[in-house]
Amino acid sequence: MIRKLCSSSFSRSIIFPNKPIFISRSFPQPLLRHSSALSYSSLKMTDTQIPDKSSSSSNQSPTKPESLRSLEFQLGSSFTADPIIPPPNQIVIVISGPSGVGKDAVINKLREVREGLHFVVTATSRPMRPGEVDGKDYFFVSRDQFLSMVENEELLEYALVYGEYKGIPKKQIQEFMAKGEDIVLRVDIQGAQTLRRILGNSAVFIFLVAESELAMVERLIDRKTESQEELLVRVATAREEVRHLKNFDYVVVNAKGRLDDAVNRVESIIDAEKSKVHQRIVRI
Ligand SMILES: Nc1ncnc2c1ncn2[C@@H]1O[C@H](COP(=O)(O)OP(=O)(O)OP(=O)(O)O)[C@@H](O)[C@H]1O
Repeated sequence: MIRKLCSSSFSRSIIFPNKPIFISRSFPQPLLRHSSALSYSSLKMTDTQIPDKSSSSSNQSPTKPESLRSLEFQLGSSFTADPIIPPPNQIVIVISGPSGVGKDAVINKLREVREGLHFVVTATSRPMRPGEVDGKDYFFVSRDQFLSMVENEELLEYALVYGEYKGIPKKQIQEFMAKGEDIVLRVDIQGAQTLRRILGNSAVFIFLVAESELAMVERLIDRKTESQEELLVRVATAREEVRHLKNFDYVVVNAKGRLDDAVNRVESIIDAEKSKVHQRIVRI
């Protein structure tokens, strides 16, 4: 580009009548250094162009508009205020981890602190827990309704989790991506594996862990939403699930009493992804 600019602009003589000429002094040195075509001599003024110091005004330094005009003139094109790079692509963030690590807790906090994210509401056939809201925590549907969604290919992925169906409605993702929002999906490990197969590297996969197995089990017991038998299944499954960590892009520790740290870490991951030179491209 520099070469093109040079050939178009530096064949012209650089004279600003009645103005102090400051071109050769103020041209940025780094640009000169990096461009073989832009030699200092090509910018040098002839003797006849050099202003008479004694006749110039006492204030030698150009104003900002003058400086800009001069640079534009030398480069042969004007500066634009257009963004140098396009806005970052929307991303799909998959948050997963064993039962009880705090996926819901992290996501609920993220919802409070970060704008521009759409948290996909999963459809499930499981009964509502106390305090849960239909359409906010999950779309609670009957088994039959769920199976008809499967049949109509309305779900990006679905799975039978602890005896109940859970699935991600495609339409919701498409709608919110069209509005320019990033998408957050909360899935169990099984769901994350399926999504990796479907989305490959086009999505960002975050594995959430507790600081220790003991902490995770205590959290599940404290939550008081599972029977002893259900707890046994979840804890045994969690042991197995940690092995899938290698299939994820990032891991975030959600330590006891440190929920904010975990959420900050997830935000940093989103920021890093948004700053990537080679952006992920997701199509659903
Ligand atoms: N950093 C933390 N410190 C203390 N308690 C936490 C923390 N994170 C989550 N919890 C608590 O741990 C319990 C389990 O968290 P949560 O329900 O968010 O886990 P989950 O991963 O969504 O579980 P599941 O997959 O079984 O739905 C909840 O009672 C939650 O309030």
